[in-house]
Amino acid sequence: MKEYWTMLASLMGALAFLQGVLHAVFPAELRAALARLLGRLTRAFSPYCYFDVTETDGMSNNEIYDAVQLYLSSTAAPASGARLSLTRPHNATSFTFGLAASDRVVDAFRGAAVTWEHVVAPRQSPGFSWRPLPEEKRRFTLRIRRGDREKLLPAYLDHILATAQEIRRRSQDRLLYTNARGGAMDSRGLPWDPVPFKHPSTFDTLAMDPDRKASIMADLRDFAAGSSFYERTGRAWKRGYLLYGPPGTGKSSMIAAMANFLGYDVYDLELTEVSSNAELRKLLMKTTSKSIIVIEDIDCSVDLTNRAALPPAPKPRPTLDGAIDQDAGAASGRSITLSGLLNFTDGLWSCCGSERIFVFTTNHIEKLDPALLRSGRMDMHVFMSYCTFPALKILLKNYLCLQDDGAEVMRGLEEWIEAAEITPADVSEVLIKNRRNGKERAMEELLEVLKTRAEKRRLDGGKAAAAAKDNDEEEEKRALESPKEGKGPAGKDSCGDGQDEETDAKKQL
Ligand SMILES: Nc1ncnc2c1ncn2[C@@H]1O[C@H](COP(=O)(O)OP(=O)(O)OP(=O)(O)O)[C@@H](O)[C@H]1O
Ligand SMILES: [Mg+2]
Repeated sequence: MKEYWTMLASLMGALAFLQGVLHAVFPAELRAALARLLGRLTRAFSPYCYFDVTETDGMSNNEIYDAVQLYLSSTAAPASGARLSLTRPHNATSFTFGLAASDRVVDAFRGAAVTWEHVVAPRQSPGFSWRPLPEEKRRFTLRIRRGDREKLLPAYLDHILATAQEIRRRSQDRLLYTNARGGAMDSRGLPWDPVPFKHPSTFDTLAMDPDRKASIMADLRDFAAGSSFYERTGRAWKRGYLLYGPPGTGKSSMIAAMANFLGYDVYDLELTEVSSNAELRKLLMKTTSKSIIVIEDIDCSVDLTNRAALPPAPKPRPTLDGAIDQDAGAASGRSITLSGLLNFTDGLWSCCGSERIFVFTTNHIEKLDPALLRSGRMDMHVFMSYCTFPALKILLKNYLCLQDDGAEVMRGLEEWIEAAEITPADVSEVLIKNRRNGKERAMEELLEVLKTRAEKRRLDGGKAAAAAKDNDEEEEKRALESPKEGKGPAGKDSCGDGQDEETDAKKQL
């Protein structure tokens, strides 16, 4: 060991001496040329190849440099002892880490290891420039094995650019778009108005059965990571959710939680502001990928007439720019139709972007046309129910920071919660009202509310049952008097596309 250190010390001494001699004997230009030659020789016999990604590309910033910086800050593992710089871009919500000067990180792609080095050198002679140049020249140098070159390039660079774009998107604020301007466009020709979307609802705060919640989260996760799955199976990369249930059960909160979970923007489509199917299509075309397109209260937004019941559509007429206006009927005073809406979610136009989730909400699923519900349009039907005991526990944890305390009252709440048929919104209201009175008081108050509601329901149920019995007897009597006036099977007309049956592919939650 001692010999090793002695040898290393003599070698360093020799190098310092050689450097001194070089410095004394050769002029600076010659030294630089020698260094370049030495560098070229080393590279010629090296098993690696090197790629420089400079910060500026002539006059403009090099987009790849920024992307590499962002990518390395989040994915690659810094070599031990590497120094990271910490930044937060303007308007961003998260911090990013960057490689400091002359440090290295190791990354892997398709089983091959690569090394990145951040090289910062002082700019020698700035020369003339129209814009101020930074005093330092920065670049990333990528080192990969020669044998891996075919495998890595350009796929690795594509991967870096895509990842950087994703990081950028995630670090920006979410946006909520509305089409409240009717069909009018803004100065950039966009029909959507964006506002920052800062809804605090998350899957953690959402009160619902934990198993159903986990299953929705898994479905969303699979969807977001499903690029290759959708490509392989030839399906458009989109998914439909129908959230249904009584008011105040968390349908809108669920949409916000989905957007926060996936980091998607939300397009809140106000159907009553849309005057024709063509306009609906235009709105769809102006949505971006990675977004959730929401139509709330779909049953009462517009009168979605059944396709079979509509008069025959007028012949499509070519417009001046050669496009075909297939909605001449809609333009002539009639607003959007069910078929227009179905095309919006399912037709060819719905695929002119990717990675989009359609969410419809309704308080009355029974009022919807079966065509709207079939698989491929609304893949997941999620019933947002009255507050269950597991959901109640989430609310108590959120509002009262309650864990397992108050066992006695808890048992009471568990006993009465189902019978009370109370919405999470109403439970939240009771808890908010009592939040300054202490946990025990709030829970006792809630128990009282549950008991009162359950009792009222019992009494109302008794009255309703008696009324229904009278009604049935009346009907029976009428049917006996006129036996030919029989009714067909219950339910609405189907739209006649033969696909109204819910298939196994659709999940019912
Ligand atoms: N499942 C839930 N978990 C947590 N909070 C909820 C839940 N449901 C309702 N709330 C609370 O009640 C408020 C109203 O809920 P939300 O607007 O999500 O209900 P909704 O089902 O969309 O009602 P509507 O059918 O009237 O649109 C929310 O702001 C939230 O505070
Ligand atoms: Mg709502």
